[in-house]
Amino acid sequence: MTETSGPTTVAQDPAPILSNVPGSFAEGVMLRRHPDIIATVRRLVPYPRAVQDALDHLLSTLDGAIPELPASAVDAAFWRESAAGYVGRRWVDVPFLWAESYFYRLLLEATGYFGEGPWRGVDPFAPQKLAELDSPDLDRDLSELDGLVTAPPAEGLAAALAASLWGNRADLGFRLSDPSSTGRDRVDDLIADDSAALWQLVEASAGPVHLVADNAGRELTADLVLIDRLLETGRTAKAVLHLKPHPYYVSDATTTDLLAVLRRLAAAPGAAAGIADRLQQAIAADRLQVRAHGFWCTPGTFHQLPRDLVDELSAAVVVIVKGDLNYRRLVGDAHWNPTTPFADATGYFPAPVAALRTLKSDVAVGATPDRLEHLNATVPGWRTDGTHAVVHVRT
Ligand SMILES: O=P(O)(O)OC[C@H]1O[C@](O)(CO)[C@@H](O)[C@@H]1O
Repeated sequence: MTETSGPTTVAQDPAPILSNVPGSFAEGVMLRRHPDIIATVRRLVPYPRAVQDALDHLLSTLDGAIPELPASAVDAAFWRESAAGYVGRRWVDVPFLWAESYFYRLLLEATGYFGEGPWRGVDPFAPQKLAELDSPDLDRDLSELDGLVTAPPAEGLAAALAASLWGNRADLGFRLSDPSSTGRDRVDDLIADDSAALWQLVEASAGPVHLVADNAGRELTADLVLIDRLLETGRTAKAVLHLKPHPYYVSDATTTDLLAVLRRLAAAPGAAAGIADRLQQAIAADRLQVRAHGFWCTPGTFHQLPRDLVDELSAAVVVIVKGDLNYRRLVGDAHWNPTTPFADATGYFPAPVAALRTLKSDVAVGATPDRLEHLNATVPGWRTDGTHAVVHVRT
């Protein structure tokens, strides 16, 4: 974020989004979506009494004060520092981005994900992720792959990019609180489309393309198809896929989820199996490298990228950043004027960056004044209802 020198031209950082505005989207997430998520986890995973009690305890804090992560937690030191000044305050009074991230960390703690017992490493969201992999919607997506791989390269790439973009609206946390969203897939309303700049970047150099993944299931499937197309058409010689090192927001993709998608593709008829085969060979040959850096599961914005990630991302031809949460972390989860140019909000990022996002939370940049006026007048929920999307590129 920016600060310019001079007596009269100090650009203020926009204020962070909190959840304490009555009726706001963020308030709804904190007060309704999070309890729903706890209830769904309890319903779908047969946790023992002690875990159910711990989940109930977490639930009981949500309309009150933020609790501490137990000192015995593996990452207690990190969170003690991160939560300084927040523990004991109302969830809704601290930055929304931080509060959501901490909620998911406490949820994993309650389920024993990092503990020594039998629930260690058990993804509380696995039933929902697996159900999505079994869905007829995904069968339909996969049946469209035959046409995609035989299309002329530029067309196949454009179709894969669109699938990766709109695949982002399929995320499970979103569907949980907005079931009608299931019937609204691919409502193609792009607020900004800089995809030509993305293709120019990848055509100018065979250097690595990085993709910072968001959700498992259908979205990750589409992301992998995009990666396959980039490799197969020679647009890039190497791709790097960044996953989460452990479960995070409801459907965030981990390495386990990657393997599940590869299995699903391999077992499907038609072109899907060929894609799985090529991707597996690419992983074996290091042409597709998988990373799972701990930073991706922290509440910081990308302004706080650690040195090793900065060094690696700096060499990218482009970093494709997927989804709403990553977008919030990229530009800063703040009350931006929506007409702020994307390049201004991301100038600090260490490489050219492309954001593929369907809008599922309030933060917005990169809209033209005309478009903004029209959206505000015609689609009151455009920032949060998942019907609109952006392809933003900063070269
Ligand atoms: O899966 P995505 O696209 O990152 O969306 C996650 C979004 O879901 C929410 O957790 C709730 O809608 C948002 O606050 C968050 O940004």
